[in-house]
Amino acid sequence: MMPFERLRVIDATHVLAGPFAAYQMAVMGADVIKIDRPGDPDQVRLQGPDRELSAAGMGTTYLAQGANKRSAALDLKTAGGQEALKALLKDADVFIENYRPGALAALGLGYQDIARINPRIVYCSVSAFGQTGPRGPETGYDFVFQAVAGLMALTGTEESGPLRAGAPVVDYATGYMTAFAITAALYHRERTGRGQHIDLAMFDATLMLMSTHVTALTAGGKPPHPEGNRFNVAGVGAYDTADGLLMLGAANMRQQKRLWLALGRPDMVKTAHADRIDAHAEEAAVLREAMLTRTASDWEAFFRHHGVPAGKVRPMEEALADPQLNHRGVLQPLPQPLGRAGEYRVPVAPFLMSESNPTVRSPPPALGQHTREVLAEAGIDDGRIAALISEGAAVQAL
Ligand SMILES: CC(C)(COP(=O)(O)OP(=O)(O)OC[C@H]1O[C@@H](n2cnc3c(N)ncnc32)[C@H](O)[C@@H]1OP(=O)(O)O)[C@@H](O)C(=O)NCCC(=O)NCCSC(=O)C(=O)O
Repeated sequence: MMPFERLRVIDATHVLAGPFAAYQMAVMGADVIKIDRPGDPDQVRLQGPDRELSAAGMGTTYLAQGANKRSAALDLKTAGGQEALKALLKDADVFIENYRPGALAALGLGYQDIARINPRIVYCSVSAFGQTGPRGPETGYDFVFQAVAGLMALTGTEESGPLRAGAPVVDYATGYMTAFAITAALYHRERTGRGQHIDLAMFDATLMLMSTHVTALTAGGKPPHPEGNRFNVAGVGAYDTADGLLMLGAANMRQQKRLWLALGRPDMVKTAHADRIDAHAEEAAVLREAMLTRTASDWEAFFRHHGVPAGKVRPMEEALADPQLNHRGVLQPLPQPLGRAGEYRVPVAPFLMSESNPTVRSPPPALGQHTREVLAEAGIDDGRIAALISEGAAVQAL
């Protein structure tokens, strides 16, 4: 049995963070129904390098987080769409939304409205800065939070100036935090019988990702600055080798001792961390010269043998070919969309579970693929479903 089996999640989220939270619940067995907006698809359905997929609403960005879900297309601006959503929420366990604070309440679909018809529901609102407060009304994306929370100011070098992380780390981390908050609320409901409202802010999520830098400032008085690939000790950092960059990770005192002994330089071993900081320039000069004498792969093998963490700086193609990924099955196959031959692979979850391993079971649905099916399951009779479709409140894909 999967952990979230028979748990019904109504996922009225769009873009990345909210849908990724619902995806994580779906790979753990939840029955997730994505509420799509007829005529104005979730922007990620249109995103990615493959134009044919994007034009069909199956863009590669959507393919990363759409598996195991069903899609019901409802126009929530209509009375019929609101009626249909309420019918779905009446018996649901979880509702997730990430629209501008107040947008759903204005349609009679806020927490108070829904708690009246289903007091056991866990209603989770993901927003930019929170539901209330001076910045509550604002909207935002990953890159905006990387900017305003100070994450960009940590990334890059003094020369490059602030840089955005190459992947939308705030979105995906927010997705995980959201799934955790929902899981905690479900556990609370198990014990009390009561649902609740979760108010999760992406600005706050970004600060969670920088916790060590926050305490470096608030407890240590050290304002962060862009660090690039350079750390405060030379045994940690990126070095050129004979054929590319190597990230060396002799972070603790035991590892720095192994590093210098392996390189035949017992004279460089330090006994106090502070001495390593003071000797940064001298140690870095020795390492720069030494690292040029072998290839990055040779160094990986060498340091593995000597118990020092190190890894070649690789492009994604090389990372995905790593046999370790196959061994663990973190990327699972799904059929190519639009009837294309073959399969693509999608990241599922970073953990294996001995009783209930996360899995993808069904491919990402087309917009409105399951509208009739899920409305019927919610107890709406065929005649009413037909009326909702004919008035445009609901759309069933062909
Ligand atoms: C993502 C957004 C910036 C998108 O902003 P906007 O395009 O301006 O949309 P808004 O949320 O402001 O408003 C959405 C409007 O759509 C309406 N709405 C929503 N769903 C429906 C359906 N199904 N039918 C009809 N209408 C609908 C809703 O009532 C609002 O109406 P009106 O009230 O009439 O306007 C924002 O939603 C936001 O800040 N969300 C919270 C933070 C977040 O999740 N950010 C994205 C993470 S992903 C990311 O960062 C990344 O990819 O990078």
